[in-house]
Amino acid sequence: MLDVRGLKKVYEGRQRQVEAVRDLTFTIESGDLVCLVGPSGCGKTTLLKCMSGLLAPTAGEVRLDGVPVTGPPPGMAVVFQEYGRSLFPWMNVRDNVELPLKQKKVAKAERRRLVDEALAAVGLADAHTAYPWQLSGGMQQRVAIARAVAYQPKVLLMDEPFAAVDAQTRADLEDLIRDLWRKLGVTVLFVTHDIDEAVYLGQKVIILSSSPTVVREQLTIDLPDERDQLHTRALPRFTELRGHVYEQIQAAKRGAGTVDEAVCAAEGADDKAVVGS
Ligand SMILES: Nc1ncnc2c1ncn2[C@@H]1O[C@H](COP(=O)(O)OP(=O)(O)OP(=O)(O)O)[C@@H](O)[C@H]1O
Repeated sequence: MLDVRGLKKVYEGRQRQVEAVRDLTFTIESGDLVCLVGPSGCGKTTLLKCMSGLLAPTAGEVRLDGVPVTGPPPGMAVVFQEYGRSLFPWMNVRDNVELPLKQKKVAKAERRRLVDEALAAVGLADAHTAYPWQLSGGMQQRVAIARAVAYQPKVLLMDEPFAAVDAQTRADLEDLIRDLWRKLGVTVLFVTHDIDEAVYLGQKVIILSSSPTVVREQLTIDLPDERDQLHTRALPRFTELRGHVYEQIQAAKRGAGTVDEAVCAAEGADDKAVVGS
């Protein structure tokens, strides 16, 4: 459904060039919940901006249902890390959530239903008339999630959406995302620097190398579909998976190659493509 092919992004400054993303290729199937992790500064945000059509890649392309993404595509919603800047402070919660639906020209009665449902789903049924600045950080992020959900996207991209909320709220929001994903059947790409969060949330984890970035490994998370904070995180398999991701990220930081790369190098093969299991 979402295809990233040979994506490269070089930021051109007056003084210097930064090659943020070198060569990224991967596919996200319809209905997948995929987490993306990588060392700090490896280009996760850059990748997401390219995928959502907010930034033009230097080379390569992103396709959504076979159609090249050249601007923000209809059917895609993005939740950013900085909830403080993603809500309009002069609009109350209801109006913030409703705005994209007006732009989508959804009829008034249907808008009302979608906003009510989305706010109830994120536990904010009582906060319709509050303004963002009257809410806690976790509540503001819930509003941003409600706005994305009410839009009924086919694809939801999330860029470290819980980085600025406390641990307890974060755990609640993680469960909320899995709940919404299961109920709505939406395709989710979730960027995080938190390894535990990636393993807990994802059906698949894509591990990126250090900048300039390539895909280091695509790991299937073979944990049961029913997950909860207490039991899933206590499973021996959870510990194994998180240990594996941790090792991969440490190796990425050191700039070490994968086992596959070592085999390629030994065989004299092209050392550019790096894909794991
Ligand atoms: N607008 C810009 N102009 C120039 N360089 C940029 C710009 N935005 C990002 N970069 C550089 O591109 C690289 C990747 O940045 P990006 O923010 O995409 O990484 P990230 O993985 O999201 O980082 P973090 O994990 O710290 O949030 C970094 O070296 C960064 O300095």
